[in-house]
Amino acid sequence: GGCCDGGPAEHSTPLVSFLQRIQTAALKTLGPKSFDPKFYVDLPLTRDLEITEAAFADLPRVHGVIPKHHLERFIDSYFGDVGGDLVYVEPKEFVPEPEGFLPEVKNSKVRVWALEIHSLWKNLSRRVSDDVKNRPERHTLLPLPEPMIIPGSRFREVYYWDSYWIIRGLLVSKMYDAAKEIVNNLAWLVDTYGHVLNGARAYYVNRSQPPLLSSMVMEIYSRTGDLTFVRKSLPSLLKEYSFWNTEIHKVIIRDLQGHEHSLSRYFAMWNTPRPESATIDEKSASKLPSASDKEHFYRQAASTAETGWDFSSRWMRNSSDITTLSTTLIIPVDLNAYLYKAELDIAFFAKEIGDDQTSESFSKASKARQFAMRSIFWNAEMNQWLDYWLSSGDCQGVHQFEAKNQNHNIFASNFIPMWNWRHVSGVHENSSTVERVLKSFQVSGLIQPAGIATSLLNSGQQWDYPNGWAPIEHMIVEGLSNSGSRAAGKLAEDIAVRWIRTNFATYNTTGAMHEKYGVNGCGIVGGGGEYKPQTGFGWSNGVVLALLEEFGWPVDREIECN
Ligand SMILES: OC[C@H]1O[C@H](O[C@H]2O[C@H](CO)[C@@H](O)[C@H](O)[C@H]2O)[C@H](O)[C@@H](O)[C@@H]1O
Repeated sequence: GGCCDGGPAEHSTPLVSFLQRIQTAALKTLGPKSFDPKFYVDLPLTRDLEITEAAFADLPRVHGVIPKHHLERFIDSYFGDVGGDLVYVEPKEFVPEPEGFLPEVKNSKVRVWALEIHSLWKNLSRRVSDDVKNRPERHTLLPLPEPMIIPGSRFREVYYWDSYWIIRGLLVSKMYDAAKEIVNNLAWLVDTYGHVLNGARAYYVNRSQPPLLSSMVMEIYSRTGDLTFVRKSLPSLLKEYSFWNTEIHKVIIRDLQGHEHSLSRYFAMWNTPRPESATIDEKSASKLPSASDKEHFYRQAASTAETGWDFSSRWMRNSSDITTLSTTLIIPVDLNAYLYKAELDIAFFAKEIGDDQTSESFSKASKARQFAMRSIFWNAEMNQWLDYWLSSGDCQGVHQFEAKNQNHNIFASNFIPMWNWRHVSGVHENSSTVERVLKSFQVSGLIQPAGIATSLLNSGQQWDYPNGWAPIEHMIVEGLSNSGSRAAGKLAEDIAVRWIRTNFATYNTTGAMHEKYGVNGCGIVGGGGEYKPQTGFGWSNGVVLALLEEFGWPVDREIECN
């Protein structure tokens, strides 16, 4: 409980609610073994909702359970194929070997593999079908205007933060239009809903994901110099910025010197089960005594999905009890590092297009956020930035900082502010801070044989030890490598090499790129969490290409695990 239970909640759509009822019924019929609840909320209708609902109501039930063949026949006759509302589209700029592709990758095995990863953009390229545009009420898929690249497998639609690393890879592949199209789709979501959704589905309207839209625009601009694209994207960036810095997302904390700081948190506009995982959330909530406890848990589950780190001991009071998720009480280091970068990016873009007033106000905001992060997150004994937990019961008004409310557990997110060194290196951080953070990172325990672990605790959740995730590897490696410290640069390359090797090894044994890896050894894929590990995979492909571009691969460097 606590006063954070309140807050806005979006309404579900009639289609999502109905598909959720089918999901519940299907679990009863099929049982939990290899059951994926998301499948049901992705089903596209082939007839009107009322007709389909009537047919569903008419299905026979034995002790409340629909017999398997009746359920299967119903799904076959009233729905299209899952994923059928996204149609394959040939990416128009794709060529098997782009001119000037990864010139520093000299080792032939690695080069062949990199070209295979490059060719995976073809598998992951989609546009929404005409039926989605003509009859949006029959689809949970949203009618995005332009082609897109999806993560893969059960993630059939565009995801917000995945798109940043997909774009990084597309830029290596010289597919500039494909990268811009993704941003245009996300900007369309901002214009339509006021924020970038977690993913392009009606059931993701209630939340966003780590805000990296300005970073996408920045990468594209720095490669293409396309100022028209920047000018067109800026209004969406400004609108998104206000989503993250007002109302429920904004928290004021007074530090020990009496300065008041404004920081941001994740907070989903939802207090019922996540539709794509409703059967799972309902089961978790079943042991909770009251309706308000359940509502509280549902809001925390959706808010955690908004963090991108779903799920992790990072958000839990008790790492073995998912109902202790407390995400809306946590002021996260990484979210604020992304927003700090967004402020710098927007200040830069505004200046480029001659809007000095906006530029100045955002550069002021970035300084304020930097001061806030130093005051609230920085821990001078640990030499890391720590998440700050609001003490429960005082969710309104100004919070008084207390040192004991920093979370002292070690997570990879404690080092995400290093990513910004790339953009402000030498300006805001002095070299002694760099050296101290570097030391603390080196002894953190996070650096493992095959990359950076998400945390030190094996909770069974997917955003914990021993899993390593491409986005985290990439941001930390980029931060280290641009810190100006030689030692940090060497460490960055060392981590990149281990990560690339494990991606290569598992690609050879499984024939696929994976959404996450087990970094406790070379050649291990990731596990844990609430769904079957997925392949494809957008951000992993993007990060391998980006790291190969940055570090190259000499002829005589082994690619095999050693
Ligand atoms: O269906 C469960 C959850 O799946 C998504 O989260 C995971 O996959 C995303 C796509 O690769 C990724 O962005 C996220 O970091 C992963 O944890 C989805 O984003 C969640 O909202 C959803 O509940």
